[in-house]
Amino acid sequence: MFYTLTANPAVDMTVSCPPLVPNENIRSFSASYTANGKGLDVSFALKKFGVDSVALGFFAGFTGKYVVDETMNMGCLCRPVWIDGVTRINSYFNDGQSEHGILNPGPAITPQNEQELFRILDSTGDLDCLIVSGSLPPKASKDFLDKVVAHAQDRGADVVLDLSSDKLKTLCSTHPLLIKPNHHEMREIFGVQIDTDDDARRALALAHEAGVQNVLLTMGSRGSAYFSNGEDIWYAKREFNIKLVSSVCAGDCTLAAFLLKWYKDRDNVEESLKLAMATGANVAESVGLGDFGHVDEYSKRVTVRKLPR
Ligand SMILES: O=P(O)(O)OC[C@@]1(O)O[C@H](CO)[C@@H](O)[C@@H]1O
Repeated sequence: MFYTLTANPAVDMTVSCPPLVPNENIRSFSASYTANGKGLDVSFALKKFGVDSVALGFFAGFTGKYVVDETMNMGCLCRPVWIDGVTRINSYFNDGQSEHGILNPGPAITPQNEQELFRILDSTGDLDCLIVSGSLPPKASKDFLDKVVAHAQDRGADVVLDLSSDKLKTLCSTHPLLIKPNHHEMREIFGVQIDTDDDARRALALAHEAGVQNVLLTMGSRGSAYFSNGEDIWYAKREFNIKLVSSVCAGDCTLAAFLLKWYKDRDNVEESLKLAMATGANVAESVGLGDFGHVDEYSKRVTVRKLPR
């Protein structure tokens, strides 16, 4: 069973509006409020593909209750740790030209909250793979993520990391099964600006040297991605344009779709990348996750090539 951990979930408020004007109020065209957070998005996307997972995380207040209720309404399993405060609301604005995001810090966690999460991890009987995604809440212990990884690995589980923090670099030495940085994160962590295949080769090699088994490197709005298993590197590109509505959950759903195929069949990189790119593209065409209605069609319009060794 896949488990996802979202230490800092959110209600996403996605607003479509005219251009922002300094010192003036503007009226938006529409706003929607969705239960989100990076690991939760992975659970939701897996569910849309018919695969169950268990969503773990820290939740608080009326927004936390909303996120947990929505998670269960979607048919996802959820084992929340309830904490004090209010789960954050993140705001995303699309003014027709640009996307703007304001991400809040979220409610603080305590050492007791962390212990409760570790107890949940230790009591899982069916944990095959833990996907740890997103930022950490305020006051998280410095070694919180090290401990999360250790608890999962003690149970014999694989660990997948999609972390925005620089902690990713130190966690590479725990030999995670897969990491999913985007090109900005890769530059921040390994110091390589990725514009060419050779840049990607250098960055991916550094990740493997640091201890990572596999890397899915997404290139954001360029509509491409690299995957490396330490021996070979594949490059995937979507050969179609999309009408961007909100790119916010696209990366999480790209990861979910990739794992869905690749986790059980590690030789099937090409098809896994096609499904991943198609899913990410389709998600960016709607608010939240959308209905995945074009995923099959888009999969046929993604090209994948293996880079020469
Ligand atoms: O602050 P984090 O945890 O890095 O990111 C949070 C977040 O931006 O990630 C999701 C999209 O990936 C959104 O649903 C959510 O608001």
